[in-house]
Amino acid sequence: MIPTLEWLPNGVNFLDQTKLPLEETYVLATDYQQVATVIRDMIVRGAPAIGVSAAMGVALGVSQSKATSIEALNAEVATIGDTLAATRPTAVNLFWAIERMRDKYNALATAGTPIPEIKAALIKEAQQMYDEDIAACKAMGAHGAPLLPQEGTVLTHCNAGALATCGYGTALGVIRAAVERGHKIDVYADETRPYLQGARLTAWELLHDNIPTTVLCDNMAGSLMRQGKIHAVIVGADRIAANGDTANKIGTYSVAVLAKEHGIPFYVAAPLSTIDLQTATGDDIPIEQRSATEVTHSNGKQMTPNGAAIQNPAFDATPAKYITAIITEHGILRTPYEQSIRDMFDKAAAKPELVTA
Ligand SMILES: CSC[C@@H](O)[C@@H](O)C(=O)COP(=O)(O)O
Repeated sequence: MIPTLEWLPNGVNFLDQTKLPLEETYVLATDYQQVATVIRDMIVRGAPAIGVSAAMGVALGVSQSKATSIEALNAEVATIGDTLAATRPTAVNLFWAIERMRDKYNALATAGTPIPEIKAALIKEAQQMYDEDIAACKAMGAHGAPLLPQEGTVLTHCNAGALATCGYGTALGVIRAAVERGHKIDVYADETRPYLQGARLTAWELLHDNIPTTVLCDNMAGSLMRQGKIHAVIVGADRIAANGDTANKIGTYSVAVLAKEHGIPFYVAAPLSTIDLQTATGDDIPIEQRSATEVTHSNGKQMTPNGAAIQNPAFDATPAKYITAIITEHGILRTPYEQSIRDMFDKAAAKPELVTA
């Protein structure tokens, strides 16, 4: 399996996704500030991977603390969490993971646990989140595979694969699971301007697994749909609002509208940690604005005239009405999403075990 990130005795090791597909190199973050930089600079990216990276950042920061009193450690934990939370605003998994680590810390600190034991427990918690993430991806695959065509072409946007998670992937995990179950699937990967997650990352990891992949420019999907060449669409998510509206990489909304116009099913695959019950609708999801140079420059070369105004929102929100189903690790959500989401959280609380095959 592709090693997206890994806890090591001397830090957290990240596959440098800014260098793929041409170079497979690693960046070792040896303190929590470096983990924050790795997330902000998109050396690691993708909602679930960002979440687990932040959890490991908290574990690393606490484990390196020189604090000798719980009061001093409390203050450090707050700073560590705030630093990691300030990296990227849209993927809710980041905030979910930091909160889970803070909750764990607070429970141990309140119970009077000695500091060395707190440190060990936080490292264990982050490693457990890593394992849970892979298990959730596998379970999404098991639930979602039957939705994909037995034979056909599936379009995906951005990278919601092993590289965006701790392994296996959400949307690409469903594709992997379908292929493992004998489906004959060709993948169309939108290039995903401006950061090219589709062209660089999705194509790289699917070809790594021998899954046939064709890279499309972002403006080709409509024409291919009209010709009947796309049979399903599956994407990941950065944050799903309580009503099912879904923020994902910029361009996802256009693909969803096109899919509906052409009668093609449009699926979202995401773990429950991506669903934000505190956010009512897609309009309430904060959308990250990234640097203009991602748009103006390609491989260091300027592509636009000086003076041209630039927009670079990294995500858009797709209204729930365009989404055929949301695939989670606990099962499939369908409209009306507000209700099915609430029911799924109840079901997960009552029966947390995941399907494994
Ligand atoms: C399983 S990852 C789902 C999403 O995080 C993914 O589709 C996406 O939009 C990633 O954006 P990125 O800006 O590369 O972090």
